[in-house]
Amino acid sequence: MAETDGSRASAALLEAVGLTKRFGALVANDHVSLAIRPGETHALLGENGAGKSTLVKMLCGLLQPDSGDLLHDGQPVVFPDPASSRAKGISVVFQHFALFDALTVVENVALGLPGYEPLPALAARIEACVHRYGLAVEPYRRVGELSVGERQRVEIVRCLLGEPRVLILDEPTSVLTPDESESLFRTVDLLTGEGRAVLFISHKLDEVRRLCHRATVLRGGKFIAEVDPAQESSASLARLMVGADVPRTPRLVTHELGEPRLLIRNLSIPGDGSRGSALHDITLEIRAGEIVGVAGVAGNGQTALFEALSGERPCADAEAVVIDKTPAGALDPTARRALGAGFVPEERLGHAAAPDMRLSDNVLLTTHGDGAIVRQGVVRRPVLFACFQEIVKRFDVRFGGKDPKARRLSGGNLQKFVIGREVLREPVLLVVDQPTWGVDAAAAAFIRTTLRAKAAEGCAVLVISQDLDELLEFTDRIAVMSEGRLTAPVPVAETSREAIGLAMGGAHGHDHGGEGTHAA
Ligand SMILES: Nc1ncnc2c1ncn2[C@@H]1O[C@H](COP(=O)(O)OP(=O)(O)OP(=O)(O)O)[C@@H](O)[C@H]1O
Repeated sequence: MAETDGSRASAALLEAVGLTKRFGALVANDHVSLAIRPGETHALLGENGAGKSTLVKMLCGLLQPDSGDLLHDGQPVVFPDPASSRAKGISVVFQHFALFDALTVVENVALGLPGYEPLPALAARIEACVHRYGLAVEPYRRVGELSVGERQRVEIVRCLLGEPRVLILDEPTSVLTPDESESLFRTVDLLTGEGRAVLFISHKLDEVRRLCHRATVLRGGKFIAEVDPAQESSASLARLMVGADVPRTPRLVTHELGEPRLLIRNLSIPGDGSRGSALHDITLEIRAGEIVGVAGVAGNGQTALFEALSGERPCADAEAVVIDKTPAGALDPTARRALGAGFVPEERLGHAAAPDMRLSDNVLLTTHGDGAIVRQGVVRRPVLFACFQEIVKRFDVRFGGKDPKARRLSGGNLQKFVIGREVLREPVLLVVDQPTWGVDAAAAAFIRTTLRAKAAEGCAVLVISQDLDELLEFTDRIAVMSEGRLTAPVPVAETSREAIGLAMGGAHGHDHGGEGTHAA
């Protein structure tokens, strides 16, 4: 973990000096400098849209700077493509993994390596790497069967086989359980102990303070400061990022609960034969005014649950999902929306938003059933545009230009847009998968506060999240999903991080307390 060590003042392995990158009129990086030294874990911090991904893309050859220099071991260098940066020992693990589900781990790793290497020899190298860095990866497992944490480890192994000198991790812990995060931190410490450097992008300031030796803070595309995070508080780091104090999610306010808005009764869905567990006998009630969290390691049926609720996977039993007193199990997403339900899927680009459609047209994706926006089959563009502007204003969605394509937005800003689009429809039921994935601290607090306000107005909210701290912070009851089963929800005040963590690991509700469990 982080320690103060004078030797870290050594020459940089990789240095950005005054990098500038423009997208049209928007200056995404404005004379940004960053020095990554051997043996250090270096955090890259900044609120959504601050320019972190743009900088990383220039460091790894995916984007070319308009001006400024890159230095490698003190020497000027140009990375015209990712292969040239990899050749200099710079490797990136992105948030979205590039793995083929149908192939095994070793086959996936082979695809990413230059030249041919017999699979048994490669598997032996993977085993050695896994052993050396404590990574728990089995070379002959099919990737489709792996959890997100395991997939991430496959990506890390793939990078490490190239003996990188700088490993860039883009929000690595946002999809990990607490135990998996701890294990990743141990791996990071081993890597830096060998003199390699890790560039660590995260919105979780507590872990940055524990893990990182140095942090570079960006704001609005500009370099703001390089600090020792151990000497800072989470509040002071957030202040550097935002330029003002960051509000916290208000404490839970108890209020009267109303009618059940969502009833799930003995919902079972057969597996589809590939990734994603089936659902086994899920039962849950959420009443107007409450927020129920579903915790669990990704890949335990959360996607199937989301799809069963949204109508993307309708079931034969109409009574298995009841929305606001109407049996909805057999209805499609549009019909469920017409009952007052809103859905925010995990994957913002490609599922929640169409990447190549303008943001205003993306509003239509979930509002086309709204008579004010589409009347007699005709889109009323002024009303649609006003709705789009309202989302942007209320949810502080920042971007360059007037109405860009969704793919032009930074991850966190697109997330704010997608949440805003659903919340402004005034739903009676909101089902949200990973509400704050990739969202900075201030925006995350805003999203949680908004969801709490919705609940206070009488909406029922179901939040699926791997972020336990988030669920403990703002939900009323928490259930745990494991192998397609859901434990009975327990009031937040009556459970603990440890009990939930245990249930997430597969100890279905044994230590979870509450009114019994539906788990086996
Ligand atoms: N290809 C592009 N075309 C136009 N604008 C872009 C493009 N890529 C990024 N931007 C803009 O550049 C700015 C910086 O985006 P970037 O993705 O670097 O931010 P970030 O700090 O990584 O944010 P987040 O934490 O949300 O991922 C944003 O305003 C974004 O909309």
